[in-house]
Amino acid sequence: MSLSDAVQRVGSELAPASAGLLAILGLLYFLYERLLPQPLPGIPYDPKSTRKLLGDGPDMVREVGATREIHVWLLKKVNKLQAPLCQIFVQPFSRPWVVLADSVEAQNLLTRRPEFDRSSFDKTGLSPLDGFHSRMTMGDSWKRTRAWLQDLLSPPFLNNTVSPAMYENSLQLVHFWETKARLANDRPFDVNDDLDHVALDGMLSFVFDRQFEHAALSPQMQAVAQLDPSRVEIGRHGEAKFPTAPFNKFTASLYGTVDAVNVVTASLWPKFAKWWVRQIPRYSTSIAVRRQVIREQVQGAIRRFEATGEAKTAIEHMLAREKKAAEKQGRKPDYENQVLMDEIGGQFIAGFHTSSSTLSWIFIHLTRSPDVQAKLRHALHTAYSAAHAERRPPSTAELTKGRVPYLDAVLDEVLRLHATLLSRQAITDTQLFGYRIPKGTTVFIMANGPGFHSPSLAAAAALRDASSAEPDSGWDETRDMFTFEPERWLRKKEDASTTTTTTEEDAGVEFNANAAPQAAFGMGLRGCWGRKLAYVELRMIVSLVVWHFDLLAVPPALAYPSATLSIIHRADECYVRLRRREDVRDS
Ligand code: HEM
Repeated sequence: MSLSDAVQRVGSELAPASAGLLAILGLLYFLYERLLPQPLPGIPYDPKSTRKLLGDGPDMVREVGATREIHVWLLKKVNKLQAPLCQIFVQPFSRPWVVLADSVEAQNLLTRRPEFDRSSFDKTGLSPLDGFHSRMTMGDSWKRTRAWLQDLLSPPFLNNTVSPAMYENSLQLVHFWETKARLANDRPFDVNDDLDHVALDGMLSFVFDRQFEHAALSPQMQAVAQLDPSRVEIGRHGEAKFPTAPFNKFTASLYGTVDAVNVVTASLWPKFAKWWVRQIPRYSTSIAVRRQVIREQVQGAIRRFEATGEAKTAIEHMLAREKKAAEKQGRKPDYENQVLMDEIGGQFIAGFHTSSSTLSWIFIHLTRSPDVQAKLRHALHTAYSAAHAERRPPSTAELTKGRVPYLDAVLDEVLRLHATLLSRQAITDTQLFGYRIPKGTTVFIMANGPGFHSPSLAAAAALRDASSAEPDSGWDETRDMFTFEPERWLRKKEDASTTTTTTEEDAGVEFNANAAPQAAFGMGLRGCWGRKLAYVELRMIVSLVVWHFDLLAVPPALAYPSATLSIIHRADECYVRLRRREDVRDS
């Protein structure tokens, strides 16, 4: 056989094989291209992210693993692109997430765009809360649940039930901290856990029957009450460390549920994590115990409510609303339905950790800013002058009635600085900033990004939806937006006297809730349902703590704790160094 014949023969034998190989390679390439992140047309993105099969996921995991603050990573992306709307590719083989980094458009989206509702990201993250209404898209079930809650934000319930319960609870915290301050002997100590416990007890005190024995703070008080000062451990920065008591079963179940929510929320594969946490005994037991204790409480409330027809606790008010709804619809009331019970569990989780984390930041800022603390105390003494003159703490009635502009300014400034990310999902094809947003797209809203904590991006003004109302607040973006400055929330009253005085409230200022963009509670119909309740609690605890104690400086290593930002912004520690004030008698 000649050489050319041999080549021809080998060629004809190899041709089908190489064609097959090429076809396989072609298919693999096609698959690879299909699996690469697919950007939404027109919305800015980092092209490098779309050339990696796992998109931005590994980068994000690496960086957020180190900082634990996802917004820091998001901000880098936004700033690199200088785009008030951009897209990132975090969840492998899924649609991109859209990131909105503009306070004006954020407000517009949250308050005036019914095409956006609760996101699957939130719904899956909150899956350990089962039938909690925050997991629902707006519709009949959402409305039915909201109807059960109707009385709980009414002034009579807030003033006559929530406030006295919160007051008692706050004084209990003051007593606990008196003991700790005495034992710590001028050393700082961490109060993060105390704030969790007190916030949880605050909710327990008006949701459950007053006889409920699973309070969170009292076992901790007992653990410290009999402590010999010589047995207080001292940490490496001179901080006092106190022993803690084991949690009772309901407290443990709620804390376990919060952990389960955090696990699902932080996962790159949330649907898998949602299933997985139910397989882990620690989480599944927490969820089961929470449900069982709530069922028992609801059954007790039904017995009381049916016997007296009276609604006192939050659960009884929910039952009363269910009764009314049933009468209207000509059916029997369905008191023991699981959605009602899940709602109660959801309210606990939505309410206590958010409030306690906010309280931690408030005390951290007041410790770092003695001037603000002094001004706040002076404002409180002025507002409750009779109590101050009589060297007693202000009463529930005094605290409930009076508003102290500087206190509100401190609260909103802390809330502004520690707002978290919000998310919404397009429930129909729509647009944002003129870009097409297909149905199902998740939009993350940076309530801690440009326009909130730093000046708006230059490109935003041109893009803002024509329907976005420019904030008419005099919000000055040339002012440092990242500093703690409660004064930015105050404005002179129209009829204020022009005399020179020492504090804002003396000068006739008022709190201006629209002074600055602040979305710590979200906004619009899906904004925080419990906002009013939260303010009652924050005002009560902060007023009574600042009234009773000077929060003295702590070493720099303790004054600036690390934090996590996921569903909320949470400081790892909150160190206070407390000195009991002498201008208030023992209560
Ligand atoms: C300082 C304390 C609190 C903060 C910072 C806070 C923050 C938030 C945020 C950011 C949202 C999501 C809003 C959105 O997506 O637009 C939310 C929703 C919610 N919060 Fe709060 N919250 C606090 C206290 C409370 C309390 C005390 C309760 C109840 C007792 C509560 C009940 C709820 C409920 C039910 C929702 C879901 C509303 C819905 O999906 O329709 N929150 N909260």
